[in-house]
Amino acid sequence: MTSANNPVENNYWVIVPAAGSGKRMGADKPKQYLPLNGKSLIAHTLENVRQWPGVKGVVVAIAVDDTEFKTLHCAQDPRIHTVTGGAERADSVLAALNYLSERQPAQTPVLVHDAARPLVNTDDIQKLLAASPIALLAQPASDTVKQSRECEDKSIVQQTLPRAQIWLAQTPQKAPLGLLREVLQKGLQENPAAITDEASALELAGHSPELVAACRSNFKVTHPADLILAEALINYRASESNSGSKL
Ligand SMILES: Nc1ccn([C@@H]2O[C@H](COP(=O)(O)OP(=O)(O)OP(=O)(O)O)[C@@H](O)[C@H]2O)c(=O)n1
Ligand SMILES: C[C@](O)(CO)[C@H](O)COP(=O)(O)O
Repeated sequence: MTSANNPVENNYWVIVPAAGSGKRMGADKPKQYLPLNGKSLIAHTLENVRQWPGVKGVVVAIAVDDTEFKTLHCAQDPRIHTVTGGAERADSVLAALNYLSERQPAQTPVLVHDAARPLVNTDDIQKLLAASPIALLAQPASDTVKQSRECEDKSIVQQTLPRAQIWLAQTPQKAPLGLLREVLQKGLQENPAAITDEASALELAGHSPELVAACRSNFKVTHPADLILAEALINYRASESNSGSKL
């Protein structure tokens, strides 16, 4: 378990990529600004992040044409900094890492957390902080997993994969600042399509991130139905009788 003396728990920064356009959501504005129970999605996420134990500061990567972020209440928190993000998630994360590396030592632990994951719970953050220096939250697969191949105009099953070793990557993903910046830069030069999260860049460089099992409620708000699920969970947690819930 973590303790007040845990060096990671008391000395880490968070990077929040929030420069996406939310194509799969299909809304008339980027999904991070869609309302969820009276507040925007990103406001829920940042309010959650701000109460993680011992967080030193937060760098949010926002889109070049974003005019909304500065109007948020949480944007007034002096621990919250912004940078301009890039074309892909990895470019946005790298912009934040570049900003941070001019201000913090290379060994500073960094947790990268999607703006689109408002519901990560604090117990899972504690588990991640207590894990190996290179680690991520993830969810063990709970459905039967099929590998497909294309056949004429259809997808057909190639094989059923053994589910015991399948995990779905979530965020936060944790690594030391200097290392993460180096592997992300290198990965983006060598194989940008393969870099869909921080762990993939670390893996390409030969590291083996620890998988920390996390709650299903830490899903990424991606499609319209996810907004309804997120609202339901926010309401559930807000009700007094469920306030200690791990859901
Ligand atoms: N160029 C980008 C693309 C994505 N993100 C952020 O990365 C997180 C995870 O990405 P995803 O859920 O895929 O968001 P979008 O890219 O906005 O969604 P879509 O792929 O449907 O367009 C989100 O918080 C998103 O804002 C980012 O900072 N910069
Ligand atoms: C980082 C991530 O959230 C892990 O699941 C994910 O890879 C980013 O989202 P995308 O949908 O792949 O853009």
